[in-house]
Amino acid sequence: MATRIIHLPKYSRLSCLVKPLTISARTFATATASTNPPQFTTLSVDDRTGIATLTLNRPPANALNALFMGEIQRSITDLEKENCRGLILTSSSQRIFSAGLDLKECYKADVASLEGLWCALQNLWRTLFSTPLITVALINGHAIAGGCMLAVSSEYRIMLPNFKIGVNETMVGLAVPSWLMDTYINIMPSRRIAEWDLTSSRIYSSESALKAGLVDELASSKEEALQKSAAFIDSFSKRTLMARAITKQQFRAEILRNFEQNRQHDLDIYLSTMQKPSMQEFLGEYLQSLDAKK
Ligand SMILES: CCCCCCCCCCC/C=C/C(=O)SCCNC(=O)CCNC(=O)[C@H](O)C(C)(C)COP(=O)(O)OP(=O)(O)OC[C@H]1O[C@@H](n2cnc3c(N)ncnc32)[C@H](O)[C@@H]1OP(=O)(O)O
Repeated sequence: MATRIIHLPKYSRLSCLVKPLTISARTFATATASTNPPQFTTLSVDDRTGIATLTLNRPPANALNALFMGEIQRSITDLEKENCRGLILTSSSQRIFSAGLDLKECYKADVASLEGLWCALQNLWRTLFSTPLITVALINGHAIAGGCMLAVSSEYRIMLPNFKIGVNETMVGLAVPSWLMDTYINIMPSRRIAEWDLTSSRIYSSESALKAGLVDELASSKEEALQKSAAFIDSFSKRTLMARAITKQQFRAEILRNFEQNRQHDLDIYLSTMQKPSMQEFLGEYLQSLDAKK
């Protein structure tokens, strides 16, 4: 898929004006540092409005592997440099926004691949969560685990009806990483409900997610959701963009600092968990259960 970036001289470059957060000295490995053309995403920018739409397109489930996550991350950093104002993140599938980490790539994988996958997930989260762009997740399908992470890292969530959204990690005997926990708490109206959801692997329907405050609006079609997404981005005037971006950054700074301090520990936990024979056995059964639905 070709990437189309249109230059938008009307808007000031937020990335130049917002002071970058300190990044830890250590460079973390990523299998995503590539300059290959995008394979799993399409990016379009409306030069009239300054709004970019990044469409996830890795059938069948938009499962997140290292290459895919690297593409999403690079698109966001490119948009920051291209004088873009807002970003809508959506899926080309009519059924699945994202099923989270690519579990097929976690199964019987070597350590280097597991490390590449996890670092790509960390890097993507960090970029999306900290971007000065105005971010909207247009959730036009199921959003599970890492898929829900993409949604809650964005600033605003608009979901189509009759889908599922949530973080199901504890269901499989795994702790939710603290950065994902903090991200979830950041958007939920109540910390108590957030704790309840994440400890019980609660998966919401679109309708119950709206009631709980996990999503902000429902839309009956993708077209309506695109209009609502644009309206959210337009609700911030051009004049206030810089102040808005700095304020967003201040709100998120502590979560980002905690993440940087725990980044290696977080990776170590993931690697040791995924290499346990019991985890791999479970993963094999889980993947079979997905296949058995057919
Ligand atoms: C369970 C191990 C956890 C890993 C360790 C993580 C540690 C904590 C980390 C926190 C950060 C994030 C972690 C993650 O994201 S883990 C991923 C968890 N995701 C899931 O459990 C979702 C599983 N999928 C589903 O529930 C359903 O597929 C879904 C509701 C999304 C859609 O249902 P539907 O009926 O519409 O579609 P199918 O089930 O038939 O799926 C279509 C095809 O997609 C493949 N698929 C689905 N999910 C994944 C996946 N996560 N990775 C790879 N492939 C996936 C499925 O097998 C079908 O493929 P085929 O058509 O080829 O058979």
